[in-house]
Amino acid sequence: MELDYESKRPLYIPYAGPILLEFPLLNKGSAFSREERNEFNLNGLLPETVETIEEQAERAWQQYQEFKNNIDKHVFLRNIQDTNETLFYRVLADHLQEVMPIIYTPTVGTACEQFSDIYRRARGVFISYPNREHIEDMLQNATKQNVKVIVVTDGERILGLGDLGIGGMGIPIGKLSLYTACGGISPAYTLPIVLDVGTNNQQLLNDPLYMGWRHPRIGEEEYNAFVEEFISAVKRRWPHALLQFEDFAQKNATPLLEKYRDKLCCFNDDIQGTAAVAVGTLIAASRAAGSPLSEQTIVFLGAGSAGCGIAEQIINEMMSEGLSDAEARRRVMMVDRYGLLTDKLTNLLPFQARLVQPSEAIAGWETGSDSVSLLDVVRHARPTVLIGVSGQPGLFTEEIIREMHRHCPRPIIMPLSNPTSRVEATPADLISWTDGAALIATGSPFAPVTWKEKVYPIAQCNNAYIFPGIGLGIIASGARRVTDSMLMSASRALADCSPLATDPTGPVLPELGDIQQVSRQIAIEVARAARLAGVAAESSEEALAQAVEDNFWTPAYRHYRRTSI
Ligand SMILES: O=C([O-])CC(=O)C(=O)O
Ligand SMILES: [Mg+2]
Repeated sequence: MELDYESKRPLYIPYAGPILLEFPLLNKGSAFSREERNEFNLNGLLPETVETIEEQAERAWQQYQEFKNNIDKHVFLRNIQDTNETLFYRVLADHLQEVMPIIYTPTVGTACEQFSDIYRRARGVFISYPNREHIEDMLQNATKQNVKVIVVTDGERILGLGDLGIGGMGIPIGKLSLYTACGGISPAYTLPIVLDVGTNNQQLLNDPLYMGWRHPRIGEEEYNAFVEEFISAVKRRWPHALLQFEDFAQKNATPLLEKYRDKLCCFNDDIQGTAAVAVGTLIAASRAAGSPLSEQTIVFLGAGSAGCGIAEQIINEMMSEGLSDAEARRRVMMVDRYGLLTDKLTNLLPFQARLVQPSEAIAGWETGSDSVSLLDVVRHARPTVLIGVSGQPGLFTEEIIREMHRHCPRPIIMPLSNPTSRVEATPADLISWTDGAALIATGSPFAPVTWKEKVYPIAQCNNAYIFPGIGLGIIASGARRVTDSMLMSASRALADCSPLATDPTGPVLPELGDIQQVSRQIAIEVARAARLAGVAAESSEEALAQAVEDNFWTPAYRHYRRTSI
């Protein structure tokens, strides 16, 4: 039965008695009023006092503070989510800045690693390869009926942690929690999904508690057919839902995106979401450093699908500022573990081959060996921006950073690898090696750095700034596809929200506490871009802004009335 979760009117509910306390979307716990307790046969099932959501949130917060370990805090909050979703989002709303690293990066990484150990209750849909005949049924069985946003992973590249099998489910759950907490998407509309196609993680295969399919990952052909089955089933069940691909391995991420982006409303968060937030951050940081993005020289460490996705989006943005395609590509250099990508290299993936430097661009560079190292590139190309998407900790060494700073008074340095354990350099080191001059944005959260009695806030350049607003914009506009122009408008909207725009000493990105407002602004721009791209219906500016507001869910209890099924 489909319930009208969305409107502010009373909600008519066909269940009564203890079962009503078992639906996380409906449960109010001690906040059921006396009338509701009478009407729904709840008398005696709850302590006498009728509480407000504020009182419940206060108790939850006190309990939360008793936990010393972040993973225990995570388990505690997830437990509230699985018993009373409204209360969960109320606690998040009250303490977003503090709990974001607990429900999301970095603690969510630990939760994925320990998924089968800390497992309590089912959430979302597990679609396993041995059950492939029943995908349709599995989607029918989902606890949510009117799904508008799906986040799906196959668990093969979870953050920088690699193959975690079904442990990857923690990521769609965490991402969707942010869709609601930051982007106001009602939790009744969101569905996390994991595709269980086995795992090549031997530790998991050997672990007697591992809850996924204990089998090596299936081959390419079976995999592609399975994903196709899944996508077709989603399209039949929820033809207009937004589907976010998350944490797929490099070999699948780009091909799946290319294959499906024109067939349904979908995007890849690691490629496109990360690119959109990085470009937004760079536009804002470039403004602060005194020259436009098209005048920066940008070096990437890491040439996977995320790095190349960001690079392409930067090139698009540079071209919109007036550069030719070739000029823009000369300004963006990719370095991977084998060195700078040049046209001499063979065996590159197609999305890497588009980003090689022509040999003549590096003719005359003195390098220690055949391959051109990051240090060589920094020495000769004199970048103004250094971006880390390598998944390897510590690769931005003191020598490299000092060399960069010798040629660039205000270097923009973005070690984006997640979680915290994979960061290319810590903000504290970067500040000290550049004498406080670096403009820094990291992928995982870092506390402000105090150096020589000055406090430096550290921006978190994480796709969490982008995807909730994109989702809200898509729902509000009814967009049928996710176009590049929608992503670019999200980047620009984010840059316009940068505190640096008005305060040269401010952080590059807005405070997390302001993220709901940022998401609204991104949503409006995304909706407008969708309309311009012809993938959403015409509507007035006022109607769009109103639709964004109308779709913004806030965690408050609604009044319940009883109805029969
Ligand atoms: O989840 C995050 O923090 C950002 C992200 O998509 C990733 O690192 O894969
Ligand atoms: Mg990701």
